[in-house]
Amino acid sequence: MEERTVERIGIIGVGEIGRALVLGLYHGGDESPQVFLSPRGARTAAELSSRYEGVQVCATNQEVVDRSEAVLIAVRRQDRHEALRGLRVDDDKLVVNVMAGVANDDLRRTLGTDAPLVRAIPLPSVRERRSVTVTFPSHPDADALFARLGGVLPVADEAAFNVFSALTGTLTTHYAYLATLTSWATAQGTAPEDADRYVRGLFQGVGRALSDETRSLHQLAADHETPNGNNERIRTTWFDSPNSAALHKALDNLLTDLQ
Ligand SMILES: NC(=O)C1=CN([C@@H]2O[C@H](COP(=O)(O)OP(=O)(O)OC[C@H]3O[C@@H](n4cnc5c(N)ncnc54)[C@H](OP(=O)(O)O)[C@@H]3O)[C@@H](O)[C@H]2O)C=CC1
Repeated sequence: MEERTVERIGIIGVGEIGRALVLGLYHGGDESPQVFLSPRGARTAAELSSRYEGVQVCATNQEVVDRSEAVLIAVRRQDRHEALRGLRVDDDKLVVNVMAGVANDDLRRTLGTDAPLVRAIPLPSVRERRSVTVTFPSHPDADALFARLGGVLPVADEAAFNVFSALTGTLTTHYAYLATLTSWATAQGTAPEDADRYVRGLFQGVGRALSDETRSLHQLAADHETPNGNNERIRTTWFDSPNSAALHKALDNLLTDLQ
């Protein structure tokens, strides 16, 4: 199948991720594509349409489908039936399903269409075109769209897709871990703003180190660790085998539910 640049994109569900997708599409002053938004999430939709000339808010979800070549479904999983049931989606449209935990079979039953359906996991950093988006199945137009938003990682089957989906479930734990570090420092008498500033700086450095892809993650850990030093001590006394096994177990359980 030949890749084409999708010029008319619809988004049903204009919340956190819907907004991030629109910002990403216009990042860097791009003037295209045209974007058609569903009416719900009215405040965000109005903000986006006043900010970008190419963004229009539609009167109904059906109008979003009718005016678009590709439709991104970004409502919460529990809202999908209310948002989508009864929509007419012609077979020449491309549907991109960004809902976590909703398989393509499930979505196809709800939409009753033979149009190509692609699952995708865009992250909020698509807004700066910095998210590598996992897709399944690979479709040239969807892959080109996400390549433009920071990168695309098409995977071979839905089982592999679910593994990546489980990984994204660890993000807020990471923030909570950083918040726990600052709470601990505050409990020791450090001013909260000093603890907050310091922890942010510490882990912004980690973020920068991660962009060096010539070093493996194990190598990065080793490079930051002095033998018998403080880092080794916390890693081996806190992130020890039982703790690591508990993380594996939590991911296993999440993966089972995603399947
Ligand atoms: N947030 C993220 O980082 C990511 C989220 N996702 C997935 O994207 C989906 C949306 O998540 P998120 O953006 O965080 O959720 P939000 O709650 O921020 O946004 C969901 C939006 O859907 C709207 N909505 C609800 N019902 C309808 C309807 N019938 N028709 C049209 N729009 C409707 C809501 O409108 P209203 O405000 O009026 O209720 C709201 O604006 C989820 O399925 C999630 O799994 C995927 C990847 C990343």
